Amino acid sequence: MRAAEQHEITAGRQSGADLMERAGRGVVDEIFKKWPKLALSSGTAIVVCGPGNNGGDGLVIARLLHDRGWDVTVFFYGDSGRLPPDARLNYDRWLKYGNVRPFAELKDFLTTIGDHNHPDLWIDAVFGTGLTRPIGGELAVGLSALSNWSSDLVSSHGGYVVAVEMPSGLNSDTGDMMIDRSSGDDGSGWYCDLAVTFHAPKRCHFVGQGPDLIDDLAVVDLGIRTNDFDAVRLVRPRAKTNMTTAGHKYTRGHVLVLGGPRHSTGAARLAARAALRSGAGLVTIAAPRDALDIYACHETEVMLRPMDSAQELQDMLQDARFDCLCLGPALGVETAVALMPTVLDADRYTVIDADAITALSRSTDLIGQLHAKCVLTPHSGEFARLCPDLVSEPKIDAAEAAAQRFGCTVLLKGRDTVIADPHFGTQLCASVYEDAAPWLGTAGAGDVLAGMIAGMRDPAQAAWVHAQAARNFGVGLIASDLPDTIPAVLQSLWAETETPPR
Ligand SMILES: NC(=O)C1=CN([C@@H]2O[C@H](COP(=O)(O)OP(=O)(O)OC[C@H]3O[C@@H](n4cnc5c(N)ncnc54)[C@H](O)[C@@H]3O)[C@@H](O)[C@H]2O)[C@@H](O)CC1
Ligand SMILES: [K+]
Repeated sequence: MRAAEQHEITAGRQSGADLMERAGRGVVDEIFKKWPKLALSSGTAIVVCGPGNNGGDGLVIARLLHDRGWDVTVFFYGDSGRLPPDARLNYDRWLKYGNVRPFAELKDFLTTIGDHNHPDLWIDAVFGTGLTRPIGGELAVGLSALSNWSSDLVSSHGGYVVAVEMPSGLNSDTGDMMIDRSSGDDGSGWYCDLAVTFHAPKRCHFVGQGPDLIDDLAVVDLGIRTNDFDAVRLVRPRAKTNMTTAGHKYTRGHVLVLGGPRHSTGAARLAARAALRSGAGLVTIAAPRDALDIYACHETEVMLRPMDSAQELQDMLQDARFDCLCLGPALGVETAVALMPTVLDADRYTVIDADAITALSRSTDLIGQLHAKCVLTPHSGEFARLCPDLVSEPKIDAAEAAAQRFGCTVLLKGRDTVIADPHFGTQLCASVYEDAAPWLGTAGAGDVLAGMIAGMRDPAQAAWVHAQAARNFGVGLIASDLPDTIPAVLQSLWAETETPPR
């Protein structure tokens, strides 16, 4: 972001002061957009400003609210003599309107606010993207007091907490709160009703503690004409199809799902149905002979093949029309260990999920066989077994490092699913804010996703459609609802972009 701002300033299109003015104005506009009743009369606001440009934004907000007749109290943490130039400019401008109270007075000030003069808004403009070290000392104590008090404000009086960029203390890259625990704060972070960020969302808005601390997110366009500096690339849904009017079922791909034993057939069946619903022309489940009757009872469109050994699988794969393999869901780890050398040797598009990931984590030989057409789809527990040295890394970095290490796509699941492709970069599919779908955390949802990736051959799009299908269904969803919810999502994408299959 700083680079984006510098780019804009260097190109002479906007000064730093212009950008700060737009940022502050954008926050005020977003506040009144979200809570129109606040625009109807003049309220009271506390603006807490820090020692950098985030504080400068706060001072712009204070002035603009004051211009609208609001009663504004500004607290300031830091040394005004060391403010960066644009923040200093706005500090001096604010002094023509009101005074600035030292941050050290904040805690006592909070105790003096009675039930009848509580503020309608408090603005957190202490730290933004420039936080470089954990917050400690009087700052942590003061911010904790403010946080406790503002939660009371929200619950008892209906006021609102607005964070400029992000709640202060949140590391903009990792989404972790940077609080020095020796200050006595538990590090759980400071909540806001609305975070207003600039130009583009930052990673912290989607990963780590960010979505737990931010109730709603707004992005203000600062008129910066570049996307090169976006901190995070969100998956953009698009109407993608492997269907052409000249094609037939084989041109749409034949997915071979490796199915589990008699007592655990459901996971492979979910994956198989999802692959068909997401665009595969044909889907076959290869499974132990003694389990085929169970598969047969449940499946109509999915074909079945007996497969009790790696040799049988190898024979089957002589047929080049099996252009995609999907394995792992309830396969059994030992079976996965036995089959994976053949699977990887086949050099097909291969979705490796669940037990197959656990099998990988037990064998460096198998890891050495991974190739560029593999897609690994671990959840956090499987990832920890696969890459124990990366678990302490921020999620996006960890997925990227694993993708580089294995030379293939790694889709690290969660509310914030990261899709790291060593060649095409990293995308994030975050089910947060208005895109939240917490009911997607249900048994078998991952099996469906594995099948969708096999059907679509595009892990990022599959992740988005998977989440959207869950959103469309709503609460009460179970995994077997998902495959049949996929068509409506795909159809709406085609309708939106007006690109039917050709
Ligand atoms: N870069 C841009 O394009 C724009 C940035 N703007 C604002 O500028 C912000 C970034 O400004 P800055 O880079 O000045 O960063 P911040 O304002 O986030 O904070 C930097 C200051 O905090 C101090 N600091 C860092 N960690 C600390 C700690 N643990 N305890 C005490 N002090 C600490 C630093 O020494 C520095 O003085 C953005 O978040 C945004 O609010 C906006 O004005 C709009 C344009
Ligand atoms: K902030």
